[in-house]
Amino acid sequence: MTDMGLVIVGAAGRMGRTLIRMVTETEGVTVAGAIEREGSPFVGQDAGVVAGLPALGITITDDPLPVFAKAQGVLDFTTPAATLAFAEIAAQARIVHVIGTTGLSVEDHAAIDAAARHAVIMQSGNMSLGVNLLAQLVRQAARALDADFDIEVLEMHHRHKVDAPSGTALMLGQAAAEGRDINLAENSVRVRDGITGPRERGTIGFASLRGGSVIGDHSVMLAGEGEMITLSHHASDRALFARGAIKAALWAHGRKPGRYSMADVLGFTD
Ligand SMILES: NC(=O)C1=CN([C@@H]2O[C@H](COP(=O)(O)OP(=O)(O)OC[C@H]3O[C@@H](n4cnc5c(N)ncnc54)[C@H](OP(=O)(O)O)[C@@H]3O)[C@@H](O)[C@H]2O)C=CC1
Ligand SMILES: O=C(O)C1=N[C@H](C(=O)O)C[C@H](O)C1
Repeated sequence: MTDMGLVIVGAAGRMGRTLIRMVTETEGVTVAGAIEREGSPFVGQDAGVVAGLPALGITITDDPLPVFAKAQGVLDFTTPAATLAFAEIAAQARIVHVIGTTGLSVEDHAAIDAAARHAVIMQSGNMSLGVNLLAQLVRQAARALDADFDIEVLEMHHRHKVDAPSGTALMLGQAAAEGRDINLAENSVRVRDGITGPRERGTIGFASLRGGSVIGDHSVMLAGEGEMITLSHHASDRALFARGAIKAALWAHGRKPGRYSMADVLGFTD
């Protein structure tokens, strides 16, 4: 069987470079193209060299159309605006779109839902097996414990991260809200500052730390009277996100149009 050709968009970014390295190491997939934004100094450079590998013979370009037309999938860890543009082009080309970009607004999610009527889209705020398992555990714990247990989600990331709370933190908050059978948007406290008053019962709180080179640490605390349960995940290598994205692309190849999650890819049903 021929390899699935994958285009890496945001090829010179932290995740883009990791994806190029991981795709070249993985059986069944090949780098079919590499895209950067118009005006990027990396346009015209070899994707392998930018990723710290020997030359791959794939030149980074800023024109996705002809590259998508010859590929079977796109791995996208860029920005919300870029992801929405790529969703349209991937749908036109009828190729799988794996979206790892975070910081997506409610409107961005609606646009992705619309694209998924015609395209196969896999979107997740975190592609790692560990975090997706953690989300299952958080859902179960939140279901088992009533609102006497306060739920707080804490995340820490490197100093370059531009969105908060992280996509993973929101995913874990969503899992907790589902366990509690409440609407996350109506019950979350995303920022605390000044005289905030006592904690409102039943809410889900978020706290974001930024610093250094931390790849991604997440904890969900369920704090009751005199006891606390903490469920945590620590990422020590971006390759785990890349492995998840490649697995998702292979899983999605040939499926009917729709929006899928990493839980679908991993076979987690609850
Ligand atoms: N779901 C998951 O498992 C994970 C998600 N992420 C998310 O992935 C995203 C990227 O993270 P990271 O790699 O650290 O960020 P980087 O800033 O290192 O990489 C993003 C890359 O995308 C490029 N880019 C921006 N706009 C365009 C465009 N229109 N066309 C092509 N390329 C473009 C940027 O170029 P330039 O710098 O020149 O603007 C940059 O090279 C973030 O949203 C992050 O939260 C990260 C890790 C795991
Ligand atoms: O920006 C990052 O680096 C990461 N972003 C994702 C998020 O927002 O949760 C996933 C991972 O934690 C790394």
